Amino acid sequence: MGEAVVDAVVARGLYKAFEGRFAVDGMDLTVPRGSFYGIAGPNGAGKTTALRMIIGVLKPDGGDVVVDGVPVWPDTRAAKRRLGFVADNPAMFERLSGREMLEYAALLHGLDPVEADRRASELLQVLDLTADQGRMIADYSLGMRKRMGLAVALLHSPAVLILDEPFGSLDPVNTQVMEELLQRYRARGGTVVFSSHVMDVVERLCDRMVVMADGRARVEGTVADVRGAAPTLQQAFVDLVGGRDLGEGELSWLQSS
Ligand SMILES: Nc1ncnc2c1ncn2[C@@H]1O[C@H](COP(=O)(O)OP(=O)(O)OP(=O)(O)O)[C@@H](O)[C@H]1O
Repeated sequence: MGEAVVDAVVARGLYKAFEGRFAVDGMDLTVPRGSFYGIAGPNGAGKTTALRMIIGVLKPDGGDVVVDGVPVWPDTRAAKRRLGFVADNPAMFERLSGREMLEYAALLHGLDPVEADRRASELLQVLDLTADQGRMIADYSLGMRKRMGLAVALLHSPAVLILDEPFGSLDPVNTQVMEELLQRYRARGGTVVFSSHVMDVVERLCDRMVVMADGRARVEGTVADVRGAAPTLQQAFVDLVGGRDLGEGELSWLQSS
């Protein structure tokens, strides 16, 4: 009998309320190992809140999360070793240089210093940060911080990589670098889960996806399943979550002179 395949992420009945309102309201999610998985949803749908519970930094009010076969809650340490995370606006030690940030992350993960140094150099090179490795992170642009965040997240070679809006502040060249790096990581057996508003990126990269709205998974499946009969994924998304008309009379003063 073959070994059972463990899903990369399984969330069941996740709940989180802030000030009496559910941000995540009974979310189920299954991310197959080795997949590229997209989480789409309008502003305020609960994507970031769900991701923060999955990575073990925000305690759910209810439900379970298992990452790479390891329960995330209540003891988050073992699961955290298996995952890497890049936040929307990655928080880092501002007064460290990029290189020092990677050295610090390597220490936290208990990596062998020689191996960590080799990995850091490769990551800085691939992410086009070698020339800036000596500058303080406080002086990095948002796009540089995103790339630095990815370097930190990949340093310990996690089984699952989770990214919140990874393409939001990247220029086209760095978007391509990021996509290629993620593809390479996936080709070597890694699993990528990311949230995005950018439907053409989701369409191009993802095997499977979920559309969240009001804290719940509205539709889940392959990108083709979610697109359904709509001409584009963008249109399917708008149809699913409900588009908004601007109204004929609104903003009539704009450029009216
Ligand atoms: N710490 C918090 N305190 C109070 N309310 C919060 C907190 N974090 C999130 N929320 C609320 O929870 C809901 C979901 O927010 P969340 O950031 O998870 O959405 P999102 O799908 O990531 O949105 P976006 O696409 O705009 O980043 C929103 O109504 C938000 O105001």
